Amino acid sequence: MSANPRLCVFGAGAVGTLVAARLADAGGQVTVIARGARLRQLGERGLQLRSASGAAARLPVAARAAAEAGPQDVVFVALKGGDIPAALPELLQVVGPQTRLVPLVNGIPWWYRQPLSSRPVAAVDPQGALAAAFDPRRIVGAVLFLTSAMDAEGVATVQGAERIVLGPVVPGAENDAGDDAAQVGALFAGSGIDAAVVPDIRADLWAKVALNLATNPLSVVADATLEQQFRSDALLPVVSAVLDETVAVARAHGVEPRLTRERMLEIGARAGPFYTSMAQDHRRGVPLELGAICLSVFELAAEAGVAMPVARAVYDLCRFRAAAGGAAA
Ligand SMILES: NC(=O)C1=CN([C@@H]2O[C@H](COP(=O)(O)OP(=O)(O)OC[C@H]3O[C@@H](n4cnc5c(N)ncnc54)[C@H](OP(=O)(O)O)[C@@H]3O)[C@@H](O)[C@H]2O)C=CC1
Ligand SMILES: CC(C)(CO)C(=O)C(=O)O
Repeated sequence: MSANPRLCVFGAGAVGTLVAARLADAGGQVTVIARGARLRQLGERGLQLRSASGAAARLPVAARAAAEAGPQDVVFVALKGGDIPAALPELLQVVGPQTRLVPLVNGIPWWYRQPLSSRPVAAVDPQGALAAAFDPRRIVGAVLFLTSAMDAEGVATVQGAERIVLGPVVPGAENDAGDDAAQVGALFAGSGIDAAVVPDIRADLWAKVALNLATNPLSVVADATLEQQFRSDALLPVVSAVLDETVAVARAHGVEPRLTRERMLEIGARAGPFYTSMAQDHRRGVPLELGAICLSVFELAAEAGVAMPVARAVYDLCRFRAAAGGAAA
């Protein structure tokens, strides 16, 4: 990677705004890809990021449509999982043969089975187009441990610790330029986001998948914050059961999640009065990320013959709530 790589954050919602602002603040040359009203808003107001403790910082940013940006050195994909297949033609405008691709997406990612199997994860890549489009050796897997919310004015508010775990999708796939995951991790030095690089990203991934499956749909059903979910004696047994079911799926696929169940419960209890991204979407009345967060795990569970009765019941209640319509924020 060059000394001043072209960094691109594709998607300027809660996560994209946070990551782009942190990278730009640390001196990175960042282009943000947005569309429609959000693109206009970024042109007028720049990136606006507020930490729970402080005032909103405003950073000017190069905001473009994908067609205008051209191939980049690193592309961080900060879209909802369900929006990625439709965005593929635009993504291909910014991803060249040398681009490192870093999907910042919850749930089981499209690359999960690669390179051992070319079978796509149907819940997130129904036609297999994403698996076919991107060389897994150029993908840096990422797991996000942070909470961010965006308001209608385009201000993202981040709460608590900001941590990203990075690792190669194809372990040992180093190239001439060295280790992609380590190079991407180094971009975050001094940014305020703590980036860790691990050899086995799937272990971290399953820990986060379990946390999301246990809390995102339930946050919609119960209209509960993270701390309420982990502290309420009515909700905690549901959260714990879904964590256990997900850990069983991970183990059936040969992965021990990096966090123990106790640690996940500890992290959740400290999470504060934050509504999950799915609860935020429900309030905004926009589609929920059920494919990436729920259906992808059910797909892997069915394949391994693991039952997930509690997770499925919460998912059914959640889609009922979603069909009934979200409350206005
Ligand atoms: N928010 C959080 O705290 C956390 C979120 N995550 C995960 O991070 C991922 C991103 O979530 P989040 O940032 O919250 O989601 P948001 O909905 O806030 O942002 C997604 C953004 O993608 C944009 N977008 C969608 N399609 C395109 C396209 N084709 N071209 C340009 N922009 C596009 C949307 O713009 P438009 O309005 O135009 O549709 C929107 O601004 C998800 O997988 C989420 O689960 C992970 C950890 C924490
Ligand atoms: C639940 C949470 C905050 C976990 O970090 C998350 O990933 C989300 O809101 O989607």
